[in-house]
Amino acid sequence: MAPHAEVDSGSAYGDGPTNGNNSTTPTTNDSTFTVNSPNVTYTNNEILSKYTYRTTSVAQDPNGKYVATPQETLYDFKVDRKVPKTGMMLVGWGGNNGTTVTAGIIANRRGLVWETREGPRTANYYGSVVMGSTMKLGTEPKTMKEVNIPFHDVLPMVHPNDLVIGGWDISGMNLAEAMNRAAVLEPTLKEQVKKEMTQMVPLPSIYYPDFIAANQEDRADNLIDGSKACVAHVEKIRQDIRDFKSQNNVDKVIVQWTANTERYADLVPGVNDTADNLLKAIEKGHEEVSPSTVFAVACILEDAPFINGSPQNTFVPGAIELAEKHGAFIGGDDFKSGQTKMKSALVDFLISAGIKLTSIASYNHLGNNDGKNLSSQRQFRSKEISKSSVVDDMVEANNVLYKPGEHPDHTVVIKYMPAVGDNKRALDEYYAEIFMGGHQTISIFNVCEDSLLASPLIIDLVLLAEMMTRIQWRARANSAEAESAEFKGFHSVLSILSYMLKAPLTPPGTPVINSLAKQRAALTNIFRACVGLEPESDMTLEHKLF
Ligand SMILES: NC(=O)c1ccc[n+]([C@@H]2O[C@H](COP(=O)([O-])OP(=O)(O)OC[C@H]3O[C@@H](n4cnc5c(N)ncnc54)[C@H](O)[C@@H]3O)[C@@H](O)[C@H]2O)c1
Ligand SMILES: O=P([O-])([O-])O[C@@H]1[C@@H](O)[C@H](O)[C@@H](O)[C@H](O)[C@@H]1O
Repeated sequence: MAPHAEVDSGSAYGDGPTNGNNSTTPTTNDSTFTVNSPNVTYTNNEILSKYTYRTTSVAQDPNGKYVATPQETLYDFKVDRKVPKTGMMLVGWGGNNGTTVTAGIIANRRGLVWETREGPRTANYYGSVVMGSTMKLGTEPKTMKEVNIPFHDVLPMVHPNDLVIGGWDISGMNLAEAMNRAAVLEPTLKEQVKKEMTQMVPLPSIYYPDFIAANQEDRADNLIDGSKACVAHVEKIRQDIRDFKSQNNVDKVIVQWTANTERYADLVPGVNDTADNLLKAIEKGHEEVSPSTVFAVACILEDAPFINGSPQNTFVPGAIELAEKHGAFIGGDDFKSGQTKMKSALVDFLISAGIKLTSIASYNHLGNNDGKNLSSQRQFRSKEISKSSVVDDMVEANNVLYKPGEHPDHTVVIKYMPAVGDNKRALDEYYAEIFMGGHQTISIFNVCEDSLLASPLIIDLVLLAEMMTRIQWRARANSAEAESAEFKGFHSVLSILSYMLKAPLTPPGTPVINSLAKQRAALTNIFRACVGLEPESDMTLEHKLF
């Protein structure tokens, strides 16, 4: 079994490098706040919250006029306070993202400082919502001062310093050499983590050449036998996960796909349309079952949450149905790291300001191996889809600016430019109609250091997916029998992860929200509800009504 980057399991709830207390039993939530409410109960093991969820139901009267009726739904939430020792297994561990996130966690755990041209730099988790952002807890009544807390503090979450890291790659290069190949991090930092990362070698993986660009073949020297889906591949990956758990004494493993972008799999009735057909198709070695779907099936059967950081349609209908059947968690698709993240904020601003966006042109000049893989048309097509769908909900929500079916022109171009390496250039032009025939043109030149932007998202996705495995809910009426109703987990498709993803996967039949602000609000307010706090409101009536 390949060694991994075991981090000292210190306090799973630290604010920085763990104190290396080598505790094997994870700590419970020693958060900096408690909620003082009759609706919130803290026990040694759980936080129990009685929550009233307030929405508005809208219907149309016979004259076509909307009738809005406020609704209240009562929920009980239960949070397991025990922070487990958690493993993060990456598919594509030897890639730019995989090596960068591994080095970053090691550097944070050890509190490393390294020299750069601009002077010394200290390890940090900038770009992680969980580790680098805050949320409003409330207001001090006397001073009316807003009190904000670290996002990581709102619920008892795993600390990234305590993650045990492993994974698979079709390239057998050890993580130190792969980190050099990636050419992302400063030599002075690489030097300090080289020894540990030399010991880390990705597990062999499955490789079905038709799904990624032919130009990736020269890396494929660390393979499991077989070039198409089969039960043996599913069972080998499941065994790898079990071995990783037992050999590292971790309670839970979260798996993420940060391997190459695959071409879309054809959706074939009788092959990948249902859970049973997908399992049969794997048994028969059907060539439309991709490596990422095989990993998804293995993780679902192994009850390891699986997140797809790439744009391909890993979660064919049969995979979603399988996850639902097993109550396993899945999430995706495609990390939202730079150009699209900016787009999902800027488009939200323009349209909600009543400015009629009429065209978006997005160019990418990308020089890393991801760019090399994306230089192949079928792999680019997967990315073009995920990068183009990000404005749909915001446009459709504004029927004042846009007629039904009307939307801005939107083009996405990605050019492989080896010279720029991982420092992708995103060139965007936003063109809009403004008051009385005027126009606004916004031109952006955005150097996205791709892996340094994606790595914190990988960390957030692991921490949040793991946290979701420890949150349960039940609907509550005022009747006594409701108190004995069974608690259950959230739906298998973790749409709560959408803030980190370009093309959010949602439970079948539910809407896709791409607005960055709405995505963050959903994440924040669901976690607040779990400790009995109302949704973040910026009404600040206390500052207006006196
Ligand atoms: N900002 C970002 O970096 C960003 C943003 C969004 C999405 N993504 C996606 O994340 C993925 C990784 O990006 P990257 O820059 O690290 O790419 P990369 O090419 O450096 O790394 C991908 C790794 O996957 C490995 N691989 C390919 N097929 C595999 C398989 N079947 N099993 C195991 N390993 C396999 C490759 O050998 C390589 O080491 C890409 O799909 C990319 O589109 C990246
Ligand atoms: O997240 P984002 O910056 O919009 O999108 C990025 C693309 O612009 C880029 O071509 C590719 O490097 C990354 O995989 C990522 O998908």
